[in-house]
Amino acid sequence: MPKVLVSDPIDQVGIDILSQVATVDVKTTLSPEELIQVLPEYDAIMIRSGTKLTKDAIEAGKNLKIIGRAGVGVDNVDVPTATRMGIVVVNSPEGNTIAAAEHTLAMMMSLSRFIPAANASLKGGKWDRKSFTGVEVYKKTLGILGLGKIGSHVATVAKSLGMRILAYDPFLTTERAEKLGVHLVELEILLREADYITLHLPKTKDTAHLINAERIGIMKDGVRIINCARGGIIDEVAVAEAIKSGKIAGIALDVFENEPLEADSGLRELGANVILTPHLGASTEEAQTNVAVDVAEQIRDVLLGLPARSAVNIPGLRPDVWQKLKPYLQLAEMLGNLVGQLAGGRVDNLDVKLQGEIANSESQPIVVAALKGLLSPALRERVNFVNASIEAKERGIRVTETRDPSVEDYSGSIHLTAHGSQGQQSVTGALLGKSEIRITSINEFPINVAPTHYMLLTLHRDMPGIIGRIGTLLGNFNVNIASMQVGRRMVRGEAVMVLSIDDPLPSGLLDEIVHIQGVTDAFVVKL
Ligand SMILES: NC(=O)c1ccc[n+]([C@@H]2O[C@H](COP(=O)([O-])OP(=O)(O)OC[C@H]3O[C@@H](n4cnc5c(N)ncnc54)[C@H](O)[C@@H]3O)[C@@H](O)[C@H]2O)c1
Ligand SMILES: O=C(O)[C@H](O)COP(=O)(O)O
Repeated sequence: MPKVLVSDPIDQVGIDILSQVATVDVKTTLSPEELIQVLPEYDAIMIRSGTKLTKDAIEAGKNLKIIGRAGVGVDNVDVPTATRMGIVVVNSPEGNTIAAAEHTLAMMMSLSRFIPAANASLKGGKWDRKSFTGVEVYKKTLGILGLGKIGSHVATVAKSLGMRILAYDPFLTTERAEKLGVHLVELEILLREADYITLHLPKTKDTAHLINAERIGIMKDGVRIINCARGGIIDEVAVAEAIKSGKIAGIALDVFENEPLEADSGLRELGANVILTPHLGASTEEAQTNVAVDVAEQIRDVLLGLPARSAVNIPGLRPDVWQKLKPYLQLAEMLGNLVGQLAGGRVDNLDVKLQGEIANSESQPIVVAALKGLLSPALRERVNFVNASIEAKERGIRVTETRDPSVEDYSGSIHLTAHGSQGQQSVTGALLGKSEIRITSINEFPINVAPTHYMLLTLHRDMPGIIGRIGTLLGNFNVNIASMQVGRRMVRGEAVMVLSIDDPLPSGLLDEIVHIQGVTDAFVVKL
């Protein structure tokens, strides 16, 4: 049974799903050093935001096949390292959207009416009504930075509270914003006009300290800010200063630059207009069930050899695409493997041509499959759908893609040409029926061969006796021929012969075949 480590608190329903296919260890108090120590034992790890999967940790996880993030943000995972190592990273893009949006709205209301401070005051024995006069959100302007899933839900609810909504999101179309009844504006306009500003974007190098002293300077006096997205998008020192000066009337933070927030953080000292929650945005029963099921199912599927539905590092390989393209992916992988073995040495360029019905399909997964096949003789099981493109790029292999829907020999076919240190080789393959794979040309010589484990290919002169001599030689070495096909463009011209053989070729025999008169080249291929 594979082994899965669950290193953050995850809903039991997720553990139950994982237990269907794996031995599950729940260890939620591991130090970073302990994590590195135990990771080599595991095939998968399931985390929330508490576990930091650094480069060192992921590199220690030599057997990891999948990292499951039961939530949205994968900024606690070194995704490039996982990708390089061929580890799938999955998340739950929508499981906690509503929870995070509702926490944001609760923060906005709490900021407006001082609910946490009023509650603490009352429980502390006082009856103080004077200190907690709030403001209304009705008819105020809410500025949303990042109008994605959470930002959009916040916008919808805030509109029903009678708020005017501005949004800044450079990756969003005006049509989408209009549909939500939101004005899409430039950042500066939003900062200038908003009474409330809420953040719903990922933390990237472009968004780090997006809210800094300079931008706070542009904001309205008395602005209120909410961050339920990621720590570090706000410069905590700058906002603390602005709270003290009265420029900002209130701030509500669920996420922090360093988590857990340091015990001596200056933020903890600030007054009633500063609300802090310990990264609770996704902490609802519903959201935790959603993300646990979503991610545990994906871990289970990947451990069973099936695709993940929301992998963040396998673009284009959604399950629906995978199902549709599966036979073509197998074909592309086999052809990549074949052309790589024929090319022999280094490959600099791989031309991928999609023909017939496949010409109108999503090409990226097919290219990735071809690269996986091309690299598999060298990298074996180290190369997979996750890292094939990166491995190819690192080796300087350039890919060119072309499409030709007019080729109709078969319903759909894939033509690969490898250009490399030892010249150029090309192969074509197609599907017979819905899923039977055929090699339909080698170096433009037409054939129709079902690929087998061991194959011997010769390029030779089409002349009497040559096939017999090769057959006799194989017989002398006790190599059994399962099938044989010759492809030629003209009688007695150049030809290709493909022999499926039951046994590996004994060493030295290939040399003897190449020396048969009329044979120009010969290759042994293992698929
Ligand atoms: N506090 C929590 O517990 C909690 C829970 C869930 C999600 N989150 C965080 O909330 C954030 C939003 O999540 P989501 O599910 O809505 O993501 P999403 O991908 O649906 O939306 C993010 C939006 O940000 C926009 N964006 C990206 N870069 C931007 C930039 N430089 N300027 C402006 N907009 C930019 C994108 O175009 C996108 O529309 C993420 O950081 C996520 O990790 C936090
Ligand atoms: O990105 C997310 O999904 C949230 O930050 C939730 O984090 P959590 O799973 O640690 O609650």
